[in-house]
Amino acid sequence: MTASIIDGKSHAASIRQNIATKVEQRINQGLRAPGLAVILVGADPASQVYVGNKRKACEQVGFISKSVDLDASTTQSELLAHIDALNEDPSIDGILVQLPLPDHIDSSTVIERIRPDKDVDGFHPYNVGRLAQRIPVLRPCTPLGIMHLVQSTGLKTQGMHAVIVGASNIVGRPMTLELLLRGCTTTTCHRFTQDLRHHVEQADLLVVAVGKPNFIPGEWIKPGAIVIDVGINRLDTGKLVGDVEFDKACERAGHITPVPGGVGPMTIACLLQNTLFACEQYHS
Ligand SMILES: Nc1nc(=O)c2c([nH]1)NC[C@@H]1CN(c3ccc(C(=O)N[C@@H](CCC(=O)O)C(=O)O)cc3)C=[N+]21
Repeated sequence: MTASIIDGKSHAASIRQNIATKVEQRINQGLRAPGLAVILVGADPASQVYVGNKRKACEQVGFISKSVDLDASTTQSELLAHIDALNEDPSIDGILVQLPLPDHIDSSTVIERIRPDKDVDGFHPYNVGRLAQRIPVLRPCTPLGIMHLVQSTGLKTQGMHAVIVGASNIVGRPMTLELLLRGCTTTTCHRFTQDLRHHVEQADLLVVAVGKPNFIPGEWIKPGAIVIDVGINRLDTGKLVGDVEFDKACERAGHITPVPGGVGPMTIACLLQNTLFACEQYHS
């Protein structure tokens, strides 16, 4: 068997096209364009690339994109003051603070300062709590993008055994909640999990978000499984690879996401989707 490749890039493009159309309709009705503020503290090269992509995507769909670039030495209270100003700014529907933040800044304090109705990352405890109670509003972008990709396979998720490898606040945990919401039986693996292979071998749907190249050998994949690879690892050769041994996994999986061109572009598309949602539902 050879897996069918889930084309995240083209799914993301069609979501963005949809959003662009809706923005155009708003403008024709005399309404304002949605506004997204992206805050970057420091000059980490990977973060600069991601933030650049987010800002570009915003402009492509007709959003107003506001960039706040702060020096790595910015204090926590200075950052909080920027958030307070954006919270009050009626032209801004979404506020994203690029993570990770420098060590002298406490990210929970920062995330909790963003008004929940502008938290387009879906990281605020209010939004996490809504998702945990099955009444989601703004949902974390990467898991939301993955749910779109899973849906695109046409397979019924109800009753599937989903195994999530990684339990971070931004991917693994909210991913577990999304899959639970869709009727999967979920297993979340993390650094203390014993016999990871045993769990992975049970997965009808496998999501890996660890950040280690080739962390999951292809031979662990259950035949026919849906494999979602969230990892983005740049090798010394410059090549970008995921967390799953892709070529071998393709021989067993039913559906698999590539890296690049899989989950990454969907994360950005869902950020735009959340910003439009905040604009229409909360600020219109
Ligand atoms: N507050 C916050 N929200 C985030 O959503 C957030 C964050 N912080 N910090 C970092 C991670 C990472 N992230 C990515 C988004 C898009 C691609 C993406 O478009 N990837 C392309 C390739 C990009 C490349 O060439 O490096 C792809 O997979 O095809 C990757 C990674 C969002 N994050």
